[in-house]
Amino acid sequence: MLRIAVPNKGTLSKPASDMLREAGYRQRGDDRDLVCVDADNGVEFFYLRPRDIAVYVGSGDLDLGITGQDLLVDSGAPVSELLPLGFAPATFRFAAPPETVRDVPDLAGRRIATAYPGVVERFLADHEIKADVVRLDGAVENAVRLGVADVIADVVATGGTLRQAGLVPVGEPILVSEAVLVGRPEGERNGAVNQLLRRLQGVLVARRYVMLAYDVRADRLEGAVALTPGIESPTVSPLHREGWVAVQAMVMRTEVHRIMDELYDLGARAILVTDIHACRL
Ligand SMILES: Nc1ncnc2c1ncn2[C@@H]1O[C@H](COP(=O)(O)OP(=O)(O)OP(=O)(O)O)[C@@H](O)[C@H]1O
Ligand SMILES: O=P(O)(O)OC[C@H]1O[C@H](OP(=O)(O)OP(=O)(O)O)[C@H](O)[C@@H]1O
Ligand SMILES: [Mg+2]
Repeated sequence: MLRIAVPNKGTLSKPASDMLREAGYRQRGDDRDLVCVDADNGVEFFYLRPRDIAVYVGSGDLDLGITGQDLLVDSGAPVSELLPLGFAPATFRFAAPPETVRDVPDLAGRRIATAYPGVVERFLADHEIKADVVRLDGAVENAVRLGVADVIADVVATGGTLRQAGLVPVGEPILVSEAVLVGRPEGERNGAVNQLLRRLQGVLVARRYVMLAYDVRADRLEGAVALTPGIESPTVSPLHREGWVAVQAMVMRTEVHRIMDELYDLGARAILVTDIHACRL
């Protein structure tokens, strides 16, 4: 059986389980369950702290896992990213009170509070900066106010927590992160692993694309197809009405309204959009 680690709590937990459910896997019914067996698909899910997931996968005790790229870097575990999953986007950055630490070289000699010492120490080593890393568990934005540190390094999503703590970012983001599927670098890509990858890729495509259908005069077809080239090629079928065709193509969800307006201007009619629930490309 394939053994997969899924975040048990926190930001990654619900979107990870939702995505697996959308991909057709059974997920736990109770937030306190720590294991869920999906016998039909030959998969066993283990619910673990996202921070620990790369460690279990790196040691070979579990085959695959879902975690954050920043947590992965922090762990230093020997695992590979197999697929970015498109949720839990965040940056990881330094922040300090305004006008105190202006840029990265100013970090030298400072006390930096963080729950991600691995990420911070690697950054400091790469930039040949000597500073003291103060390892905290969370709520690190408070560390400056309380006098424990001069600077923090933490996850920034909306930036709301930084603003409320009266801190401003220092320098560019240290890294950009999202949820990822991880596995061992030398891990076997057997049937079950490839099936999971195809299913998750199917969910990503189903979320990013919609199906667009419309009717257009045959003499306008080339212009319409240029707007909706699809992924492979659009489907074109004859209509009963002489001189008209029906077209079907996948388009990016974020582009669909612009494309519909342009198709309408081109003379297309009966332009319909439908969601894709699942797919294998
Ligand atoms: N607003 C956010 N807050 C925290 N983590 C976030 C946020 N947005 C995305 N993430 C990502 O989620 C992962 C952190 O998840 P984790 O469960 O460890 O922390 P958490 O959601 O803050 O939970 P906890 O309550 O344990 O602090 C990281 O990969 C991080 O980049
Ligand atoms: O940019 P924002 O949208 O404000 O989100 C980022 C904040 O959210 C997380 O904190 P969390 O609520 O998980 O508390 P914690 O520090 O105790 O982990 C993270 O550690 C930041 O503090
Ligand atoms: Mg947190």
